[in-house]
Amino acid sequence: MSKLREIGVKPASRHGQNFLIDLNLVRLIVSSAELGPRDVVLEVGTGTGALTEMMAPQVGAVVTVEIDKHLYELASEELIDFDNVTMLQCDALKNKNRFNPLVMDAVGEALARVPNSQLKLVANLPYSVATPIISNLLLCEHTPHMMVATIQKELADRIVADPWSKDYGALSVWMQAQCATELVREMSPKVFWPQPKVTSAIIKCTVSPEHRDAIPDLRYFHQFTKSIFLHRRKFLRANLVAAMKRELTKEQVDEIIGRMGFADDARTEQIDVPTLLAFCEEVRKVAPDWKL
Ligand SMILES: C[S@@+](CC[C@H](N)C(=O)[O-])C[C@H]1O[C@@H](n2cnc3c(N)ncnc32)[C@H](O)[C@@H]1O
Repeated sequence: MSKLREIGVKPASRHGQNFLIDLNLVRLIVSSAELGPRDVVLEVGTGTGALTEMMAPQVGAVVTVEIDKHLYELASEELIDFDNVTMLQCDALKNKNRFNPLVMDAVGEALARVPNSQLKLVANLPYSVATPIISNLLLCEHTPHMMVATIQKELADRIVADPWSKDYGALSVWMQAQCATELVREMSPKVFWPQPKVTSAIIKCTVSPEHRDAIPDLRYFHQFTKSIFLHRRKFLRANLVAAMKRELTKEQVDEIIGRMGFADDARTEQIDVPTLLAFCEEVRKVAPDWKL
């Protein structure tokens, strides 16, 4: 980080520029990702290239994206000797629901180049975009095999949360329906420069192709989870009525709730992931064309 100070780069908090300065934790991110020559790594937030530099010798290819022009230029010098690293200077997201197509194109090219390739997201993510990066990657044309990322602890808690807990919600269900989720390590603000205001964590999500294949319509399930958890304090029935107000009559909602065997006072936060998947399918059978 002394190099940053030397050249007068002042970390921009709007871009979540909190650099991981504890090398043991950078190593822990890398070892948790179980990297090998088949891997194509997508890194969002190159920063100074410290994590990129550690990963590049172990993998088939790295696609690393940095929004900040100065950091991109600095990292370009650091990474010049790695011919398997593709650097992009752009916003990784087109909007909060979509990756930047330039990023997906570069990932597609890298996947095509590396024999028997598989995609992994490995990153110290900018916190303002951590949720859309992690959740949207599961909707992209290139499905990740694994995601290992540093994110805010509060978000990690939501990803691994169990039913009945205060953190259980749409994100928990969306992630756990497709991945084995694990909170690898909690991280104090002290391991970053400059220190963020919140505690962080390394999260590891290993995608299960069997679980994904068991979800017939991923986009439908994604919007279903978001709408059904919109009002946490409301009963499940009221949430479904509100989400489907243009699609289902109250009688149809009651029929589905009855078929699922839910009690009248059931709340969404009590329902486990397999039951929510089955519930979504019951709804989809009756309202296959529902769009938010
Ligand atoms: C938490 S820092 C991580 C930097 C480095 N990988 C490390 O471990 O020290 C996040 C980086 O993401 C960059 N960034 C922020 N928003 C971005 C976006 N939407 N797309 C691409 N990069 C972004 C920031 O400029 C910053 O360099």
